[in-house]
Amino acid sequence: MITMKDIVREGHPSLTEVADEVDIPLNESDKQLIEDMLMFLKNSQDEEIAEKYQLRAGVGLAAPQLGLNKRLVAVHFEDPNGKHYSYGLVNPKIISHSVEKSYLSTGEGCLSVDRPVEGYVPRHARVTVKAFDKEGNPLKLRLKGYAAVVFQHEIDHLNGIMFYDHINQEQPFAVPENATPVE
Ligand SMILES: OCN(O)CCCc1ccccc1
Ligand code: NI
Repeated sequence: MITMKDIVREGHPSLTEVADEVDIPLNESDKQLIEDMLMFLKNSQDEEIAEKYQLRAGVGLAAPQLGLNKRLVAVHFEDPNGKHYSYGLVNPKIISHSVEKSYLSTGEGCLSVDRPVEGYVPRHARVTVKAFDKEGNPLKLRLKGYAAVVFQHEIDHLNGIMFYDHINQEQPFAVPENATPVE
């Protein structure tokens, strides 16, 4: 099972590199990897298992966070409106996005960052994501609100971008232009 020791931290090259697309259909090991990533997220959100294995709760995980430069992402969370998202995404791509921006009012964090980094992270308010699932079936997801934030955070990891790269260094809490807060 994946635990915190498998998650690389700031300074590891895979967090600032562009990851490679994976071949579809997935080979058995990439299929197992995406299943293990999803299981990590579920475990990290289970009070007993997280306590037992000292897991930090995560709503998403990207393969580069395991030191693997593959375009694989897992997300597992319920948004504030109670909508459930649980996906293993292969080669996810943002194919369109709103002009309008948004930002998580609490700021963001990252399992690969062992320190709080304050400030608003400007994101596209709405994104359309195309990807494949682990069986090679095409997916097209239209996302807004919290889900849009999470998916952008994860896809950024595939492009070597960390959430704090988006924060306004001069004024971290300056409200981004034309942006609405996501609670
Ligand atoms: O890359 C996953 N990650 O480091 C876990 C935290 C994910 C996350 C946290 C806040 C807002 C969006 C996404
Ligand atoms: Ni992250």
